[in-house]
Amino acid sequence: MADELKRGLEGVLVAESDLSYVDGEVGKLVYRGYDIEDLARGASYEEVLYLLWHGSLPTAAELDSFAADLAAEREVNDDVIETVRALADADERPMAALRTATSMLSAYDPDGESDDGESALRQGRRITAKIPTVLAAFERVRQGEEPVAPDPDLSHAGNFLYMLTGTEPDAVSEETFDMALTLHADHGLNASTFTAMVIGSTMADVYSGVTGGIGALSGPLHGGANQDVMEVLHEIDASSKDPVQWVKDVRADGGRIPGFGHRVYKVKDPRAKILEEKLRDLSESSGDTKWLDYTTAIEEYLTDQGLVEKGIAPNVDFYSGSVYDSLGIPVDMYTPIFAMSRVGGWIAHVAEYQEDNRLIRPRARYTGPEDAEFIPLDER
Ligand SMILES: CC(=O)SCCNC(=O)CCNC(=O)[C@H](O)C(C)(C)COP(=O)(O)OP(=O)(O)OC[C@H]1O[C@@H](n2cnc3c(N)ncnc32)[C@H](O)[C@@H]1OP(=O)(O)O
Ligand SMILES: O=C([O-])CC(=O)C(=O)O
Repeated sequence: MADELKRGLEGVLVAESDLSYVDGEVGKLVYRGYDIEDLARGASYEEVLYLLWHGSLPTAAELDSFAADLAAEREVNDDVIETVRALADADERPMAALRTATSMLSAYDPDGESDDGESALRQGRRITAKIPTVLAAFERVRQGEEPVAPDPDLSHAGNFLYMLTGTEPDAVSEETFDMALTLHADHGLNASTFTAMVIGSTMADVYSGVTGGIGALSGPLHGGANQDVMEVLHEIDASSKDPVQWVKDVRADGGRIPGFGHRVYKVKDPRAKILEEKLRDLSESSGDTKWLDYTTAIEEYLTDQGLVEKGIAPNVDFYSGSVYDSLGIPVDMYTPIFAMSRVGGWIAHVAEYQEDNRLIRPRARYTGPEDAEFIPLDER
């Protein structure tokens, strides 16, 4: 057995997958062969889900039927809404509330404990449809408002914004949000997808895998960074500090810049490029360029300092928050929105892996003591 230690499993191949490919050297991302830029600009999130779950882009008729089936699953049981209310009253963090509510959803799934591939995909579809309802209800209750029932006639993106605000979104907001969902849907074996796969490899149910994925995504080294970036931008704004000075201070303290660096990308993340462009359009049309100015200043400074050349470049989380801010979404909902999209990738990867399942079980090099003499409790 090879004894080479790969900390963080960096670069270790553990599976074959047709789902997505990340070329970290040139900054390229594809879902099933399609470039992320083409999908972000030309496909809806529902089309991307179909692509990931069924292997090809849908025809118009296939998409209509798929989107209608997904929309028909948006309602959640009243007991889950009551739990969401209790979590909001307890001031729970949104990602933790989502983790709890997602786990609870399984109690009301008509597929129960059946574990064949078809039922797993039906369960996955239900989870994907219901997560936006849970999140919007949580946010509304926190704001002292009643949850808004889903509208099956709206798109996945449009319906979420509608449930969040109680008003149908305009076309630009819906398109922008839909694009963000597409950009976040899948990304190889990132930490949350791998977590879901490890759980799936034990043949545990889809709810367990997705709940685990949410937990992994919440961390600041992964999806949680989008919230951190926005909090930094607000902090800079509130202190009237020059953004470059803020970066200098963090670096002087040996800290990390949220939204920079990536395990795979050694150049700017292609998703960050698309989101930056979107932010530029939105800022120019609203006339408010503050977040764009701050983020651009930080990126330019770190580029001048040679950090970007060293491979610590902007990742997807660097620009997404500013885009969500322009849609009026609260900062601590950014990572839950990431989960609302990435659930599509988690489900696809677990289903793909389980087709030729092998329990995932690496090992650690033991560095503890050997031959320790056991002393009974009453003699210690
Ligand atoms: C959707 C996503 O998950 S994208 C990632 C979101 N996370 C973030 O934005 C958090 C900030 N970034 C990071 O912490 C890291 O870049 C990670 C966790 C994403 C990837 O890290 P790893 O591949 O494990 O790289 P590692 O932590 O070994 O860092 C390598 C070097 O780059 C430096 N570095 C990495 N990221 C940053 C950063 N954001 N700011 C400053 N320095 C950084 C490290 O300090 C380290 O330097 P050293 O070799 O001198 O000690
Ligand atoms: O791939 C990764 O390690 C993190 C990431 O960008 C993602 O999950 O989208």
